[in-house]
Amino acid sequence: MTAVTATPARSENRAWRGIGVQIAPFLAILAAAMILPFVSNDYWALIGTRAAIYWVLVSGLNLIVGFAGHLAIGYVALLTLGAYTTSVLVAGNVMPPLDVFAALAIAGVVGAVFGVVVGLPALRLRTFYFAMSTLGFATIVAQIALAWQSVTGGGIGIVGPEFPAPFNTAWGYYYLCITFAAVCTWLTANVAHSRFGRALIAIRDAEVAAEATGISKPRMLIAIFLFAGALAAIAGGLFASLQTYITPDAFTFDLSVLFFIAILIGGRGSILGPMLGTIILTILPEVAAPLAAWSTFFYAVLLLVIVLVMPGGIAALLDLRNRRPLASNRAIVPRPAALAECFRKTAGDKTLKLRGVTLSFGNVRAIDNLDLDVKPGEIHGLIGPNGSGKTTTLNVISGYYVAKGGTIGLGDRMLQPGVPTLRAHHGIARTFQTPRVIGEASVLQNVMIGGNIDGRASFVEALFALPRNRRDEQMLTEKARALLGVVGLEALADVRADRLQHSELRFIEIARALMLEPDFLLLDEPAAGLSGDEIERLAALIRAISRRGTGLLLVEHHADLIFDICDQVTVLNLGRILAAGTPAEIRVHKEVVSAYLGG
Ligand SMILES: Nc1ncnc2c1ncn2[C@@H]1O[C@H](COP(=O)(O)OP(=O)(O)OP(=O)(O)O)[C@@H](O)[C@H]1O
Repeated sequence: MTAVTATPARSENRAWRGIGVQIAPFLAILAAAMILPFVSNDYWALIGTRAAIYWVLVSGLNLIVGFAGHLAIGYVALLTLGAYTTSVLVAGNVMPPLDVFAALAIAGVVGAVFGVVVGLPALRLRTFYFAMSTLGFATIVAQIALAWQSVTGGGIGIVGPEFPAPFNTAWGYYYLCITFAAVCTWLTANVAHSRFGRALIAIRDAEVAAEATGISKPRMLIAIFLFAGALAAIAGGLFASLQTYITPDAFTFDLSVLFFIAILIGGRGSILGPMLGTIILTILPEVAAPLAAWSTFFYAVLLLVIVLVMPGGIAALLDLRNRRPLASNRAIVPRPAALAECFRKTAGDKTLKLRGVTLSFGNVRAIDNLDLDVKPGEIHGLIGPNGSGKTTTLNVISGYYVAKGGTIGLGDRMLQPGVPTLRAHHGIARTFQTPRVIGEASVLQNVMIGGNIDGRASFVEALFALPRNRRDEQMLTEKARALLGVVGLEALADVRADRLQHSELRFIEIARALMLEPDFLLLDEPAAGLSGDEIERLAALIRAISRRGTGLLLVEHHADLIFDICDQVTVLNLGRILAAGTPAEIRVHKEVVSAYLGG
């Protein structure tokens, strides 16, 4: 790598420093938890145990709510399910009594299955309706626990499972639950810092861009529903033991709200924040006794305060790094020469072919019988007046819209219409007319998302931070940093993307698309909002990308840029081709001049 890329030793040092800063608060909380027994009484063992158990559930739920952005509000259902499954199996109400740890493991499996059942509606339902469906499930579980008397004891309840020595004392059990909580923290942090965690926040904040990079929402969500369901049910088993006796009344709606609000006050996309949120919400009603009776009111007020005063939650308060002011006179200075060193794959030799592509929206013919070829290494300009069908053409190529007629192919191979997540696998990347970046993620993370499909580790390997996952992370980090150097943004790598200027977001999108080492790159008005100097630098960058063999389809209103760098230009008007040819031909084309370029 050239100067734009950090040397391996430097980037390793930086990585270790970053890990140290991230781990320190968790170690401090763990140390405080370990010494609690030496400085307090059994009453605090109970509160500490409860906080640890709640966190076991919230840590998994956090991936659904805080990372993927799905409002799973009725998660008390899975706590109930886990509590009853463990208690019933240990009591031997349906089969010979089981060892409590075996029962807990079975509860985890049952929770994982039902986690997916509860979560499946999220694949189709929008946020509000999904929240309602999880609440519905909570009601169903509570009703079954009440009605199935022979197994659950109905309204009378059932004895919670008892753990063997040394976990049968208040502090023994406390340490057991702290261990569960610590392991859950480690597992969820591993997911959060892997390509899976980044994919989740990409789905949450920039779903269309996530699909364009090949991220499959159903697969991601099913993985976290399984995981979060298992953790919630295990938390249920631990909770039942802490309660010593459970009835359906023990699983109130307030508990669901507590879990949910702990994540909201903690902050989206954070682990430390929701953990502190869980601890605060567990402890506060205990230390301020009157609050216990007012818990619903208290939660509602807290929710209002968060929404109005600190929408980023505790995590945003603790994010000191992003409080530092950024230099206001920043210049984007790409280094296209370094591009060749970032690319490992050789460019494909197939032509992207559109034949007779037609698409209407109601009575509007957005594109009409469009033929277009983009050859490898070619810069193909697509221009035309507003509403002439340029963006629609990009959307059809990238699979967001299904053409009513015609075909799109790579060489002789037809591309399946309407499946945007497959385009990245075919080597087609894109940027958007309005940049689609994840504001709450760092610039580096935004770029890394572009290489998601190159990761080799499975979800389980990411969960346990196994070597293949570590290799993925190293590869993606190094490549993203190198590409940030290419587009001239390496100094902003660790800054939150929502702090950047519009022009910088355009270059982030290009770096993200380049992570794929695409055969074809679709650029939707990349020069919009850029200064004259920036447009010149963009032109040099686009030329460098094409020299590597990537074919570019460039939608742009800056005629000078188009005529300066394109090999071929197609002009659309009302969805039809008005003219096609070299820039020199198009510049003097009479109809183009009168319909678009003007006198
Ligand atoms: N999702 C949609 N639903 C309904 N109509 C649409 C949709 N997308 C595009 N259109 C219509 O299709 C036509 C082509 O739109 P398109 O966005 O492709 O134009 P464009 O050439 O990219 O314009 P601009 O230069 O303003 O971005 C317009 O009449 C537009 O209103």
